[in-house]
Amino acid sequence: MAYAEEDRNSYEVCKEAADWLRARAARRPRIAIVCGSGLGALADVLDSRTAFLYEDIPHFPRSSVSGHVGRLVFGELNGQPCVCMQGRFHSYEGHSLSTVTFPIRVFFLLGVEILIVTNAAGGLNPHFQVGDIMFIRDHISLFGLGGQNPLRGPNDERFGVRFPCMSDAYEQDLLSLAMESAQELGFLSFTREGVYCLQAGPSYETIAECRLLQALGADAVGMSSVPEVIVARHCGLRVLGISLITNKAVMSYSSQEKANHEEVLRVSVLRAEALQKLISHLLGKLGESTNSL
Ligand SMILES: O=P(O)(O)O[C@H]1O[C@H](CO)[C@@H](O)[C@H]1O
Ligand code: HPA
Repeated sequence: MAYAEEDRNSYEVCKEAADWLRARAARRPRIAIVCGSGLGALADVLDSRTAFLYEDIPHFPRSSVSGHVGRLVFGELNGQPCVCMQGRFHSYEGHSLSTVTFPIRVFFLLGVEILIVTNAAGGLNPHFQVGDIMFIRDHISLFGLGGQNPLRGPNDERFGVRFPCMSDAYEQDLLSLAMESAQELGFLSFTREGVYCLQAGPSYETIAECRLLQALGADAVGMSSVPEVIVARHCGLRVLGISLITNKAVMSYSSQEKANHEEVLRVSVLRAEALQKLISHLLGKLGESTNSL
């Protein structure tokens, strides 16, 4: 099927990809997990795995960033049927926002109910440490405020309404369950909650920009996740967002610190196991609470 790039996430194109996957995946996933930079190993611990390279799935984009493998992995985590994106798409790679968010609509058409987005992010909150896990309470989209929203263009009611609400983007019940999981695992000393700010990248922030974002109320900054969350909420998915603080944003001209992707990947990999345990524990809880949530 030929289509203009901005039409990649049309209902028909998404359905072709979803139908292709449904014909090949053993079970319908209830939960989709987007693995952030360096966090893709989560997909390798799923039970009863079936993996598909993005390049083999109809209409799927390719990922080009180091730390993002480029596979969709179906399987079970703690008894819950899941699908993991081992590698996400970013607008700085040159993708349109409809391409960046295409997999989310495919997940919706596959019957996914819950989206867990993970990412690596720079810490703006002075109380945050490298290695902290931050549950996303809310976001600031510098894209959205500047006129770039993944829902821009004609609205297809089969996905959702023209003007979706975002004040409840990150579900309180999921956040509470995630916090409970962190407590039960003894992770509270490095678990936080906060506001994630999206900037376009690929350059990291200047010192003045970090100061500005902090003054705006952001606790962490990154280059992803928000478009995925907006599209997920548009089609009614419940969302949990998790940032791993891989570096502290540089706030002072006397600092010798320099943000770099190697450091981001190094810290992600160090915390990947804790994050896997946390998500697995949470999924167990979601299984127990299927009827109440
Ligand atoms: O958000 P994820 O994909 O985890 O990756 C983060 O890490 C990369 C920069 O080091 C950027 O892509 C930023 O968004
Ligand atoms: N800024 C933006 N994106 C990031 C950072 C950062 O400091 N760290 C990881 N992803």
